[in-house]
Amino acid sequence: MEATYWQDLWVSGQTGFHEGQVNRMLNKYYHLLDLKVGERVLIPLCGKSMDITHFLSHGQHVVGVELYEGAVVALFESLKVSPRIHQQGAFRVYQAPNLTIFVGDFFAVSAQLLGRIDAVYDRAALVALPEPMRTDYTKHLVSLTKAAKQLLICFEYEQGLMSGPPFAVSPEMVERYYGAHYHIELQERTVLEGGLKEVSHAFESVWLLSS
Ligand SMILES: C[S@@+](CC[C@H](N)C(=O)[O-])C[C@H]1O[C@@H](n2cnc3c(N)ncnc32)[C@H](O)[C@@H]1O
Repeated sequence: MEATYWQDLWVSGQTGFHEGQVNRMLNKYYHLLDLKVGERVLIPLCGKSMDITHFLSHGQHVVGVELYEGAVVALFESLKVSPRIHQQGAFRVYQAPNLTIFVGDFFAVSAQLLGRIDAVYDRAALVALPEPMRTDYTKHLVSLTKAAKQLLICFEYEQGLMSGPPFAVSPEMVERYYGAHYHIELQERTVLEGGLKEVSHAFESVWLLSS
């Protein structure tokens, strides 16, 4: 997906992916990440997700990366926090206590820029990308975070029935992307009531990736 694809969605308000509340799978499985106060959680492709508030309320430092600056502005507005903004290389950086959001391309982020990462939360990031971007994304994510433990939420459906995003990510794909770096455990695979967009039969799967 090109940057303009996402910009157009944001500008035209086609942001059905934005939940507006903390994701129920995050609420249910957050404890598996076993995070301590002050630990740093990377949320790649974070949009203006309210999931950020869940980590903040537990005392973690959230590091997000998002392409579309308007989403980041809206995020800080909804948090009722005024960010400090500065430029760091190709990125505009929005900062507040326990929150750092890099505005720019995830693929251009370096480990040095992000700093230490203790855990990754991926909701609607991997599934937002087509192949071969998914392979590049997972390689980059593993390298940036030294394979920090990860809570990963995916959709599964018959890919021929709909062009993504969101794209279908099967257990075989999760194994292919992450099997060499993580111990992979499926936590839950649930039928999505009402389906997913045009697809009537879809699943949501939750994975814990750990070392
Ligand atoms: C499907 S949305 C999910 C947003 C968020 N994770 C959530 O759960 O609401 C994908 C987001 O990734 C952003 N995005 C897409 N490609 C990106 C990239 N290469 N670098 C950073 N952000 C990107 C889009 O602008 C969009 O906000």
